[in-house]
Amino acid sequence: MTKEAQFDRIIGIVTDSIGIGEAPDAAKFGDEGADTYGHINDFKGAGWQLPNLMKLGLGNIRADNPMLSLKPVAEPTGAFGKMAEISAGKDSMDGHWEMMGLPVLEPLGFFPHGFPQELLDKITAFSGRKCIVNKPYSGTDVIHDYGDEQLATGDLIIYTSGDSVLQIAANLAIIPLEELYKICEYARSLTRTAPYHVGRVIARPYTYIDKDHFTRTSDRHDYTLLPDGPTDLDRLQKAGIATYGVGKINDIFSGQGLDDGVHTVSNEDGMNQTIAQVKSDRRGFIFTNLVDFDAMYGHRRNPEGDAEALELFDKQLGELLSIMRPSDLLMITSDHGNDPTFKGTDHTREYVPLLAYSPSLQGGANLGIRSPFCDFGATVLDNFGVQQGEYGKSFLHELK
Ligand SMILES: O=P(O)(O)O[C@H]1O[C@H](CO)[C@@H](O)[C@H]1O
Ligand SMILES: [Mn+2]
Ligand SMILES: [Mn+2]
Repeated sequence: MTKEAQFDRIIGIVTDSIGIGEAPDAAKFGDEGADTYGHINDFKGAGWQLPNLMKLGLGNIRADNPMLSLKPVAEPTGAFGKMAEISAGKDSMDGHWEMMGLPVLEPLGFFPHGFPQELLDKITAFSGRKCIVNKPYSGTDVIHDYGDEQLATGDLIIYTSGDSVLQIAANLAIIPLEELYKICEYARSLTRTAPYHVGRVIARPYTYIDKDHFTRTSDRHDYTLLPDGPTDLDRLQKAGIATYGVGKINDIFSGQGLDDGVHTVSNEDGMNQTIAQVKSDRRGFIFTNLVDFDAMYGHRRNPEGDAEALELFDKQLGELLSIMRPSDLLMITSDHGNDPTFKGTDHTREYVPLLAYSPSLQGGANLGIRSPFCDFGATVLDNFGVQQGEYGKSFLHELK
């Protein structure tokens, strides 16, 4: 370390998929008009409030194009702004890696018509199981439509989406979790490089009664690529700053650059785990991903569910704010949009919100529009006096 850290601890929270309006390049993705926060607010109507987020300055981010009732406040206690992504894709890996200084500039492999038969044949030879479906699908619809067939045949349900993902859904009574993980690891080993270069292989276990009664379990596992260069997590780790991942963070970075962490079963659990860390003596960087917004509501196009999840997050945020010390900095952002009122079931290319708060700051700094997302990680590095990589500009000195 080259200087004394301004904050002992930085807590970074990613509200997975909660965007704040179409990004400048939304048209390239067919996502003009997407607005996760704004449209959830429209759906809930004029009385809807998220008191703790609003106090920090959530509404102030959109002072130029105010949301229905998530309005700017006169004296926000946090710094506020929004960020635009430069990565070629709009998936979680793109968003998180870019936040940590490594934009994914080469588009990853994308299979809108399904994966080549050759790949499926290898998976079948390895697993002894036939592969069915093999096209873009909603992960709950695919179980509804093919769960009975899997129950009868033991075939593997393979599907993809608008992202660079190969997902394998498995009824746990037919394909035990260990077997599913092994098959996914094998699929991962086949798809790291061209011609596949798939961003993520995702194990999707579920329990099944019938096509209208099934539950996807929290044993979901994401197998990403190894970051192809150092991320800010590696830079922190190398400098001796502790790094801790909560929720999906460890999966997203394949564990690289993370000292330690914890898997979670829900957003609520993720916030409780974060709060427990903040109550402890831990120092360094705590990095939390809250995935329910995305997996349970955004892709399901369920604005009511998303709204309730935001209300719960806001409530738990209140608890977190109340226990933070003057030497803590909290930064809240998202990795991409997933407007639950938009067409289709995919992520949406949006700005992501940026809020920063510490009890030792006066608040009210307008951080404006930041791009790329790398400014987030650059700020963490700057705080701990760690030299940054090629991308990103710290906003540490803009906090007041
Ligand atoms: O529809 P489900 O299975 O939730 O899958 C979604 O989750 C993936 C990862 O976010 C996305 O690419 C999309 O396919
Ligand atoms: Mn995501
Ligand atoms: Mn998603």
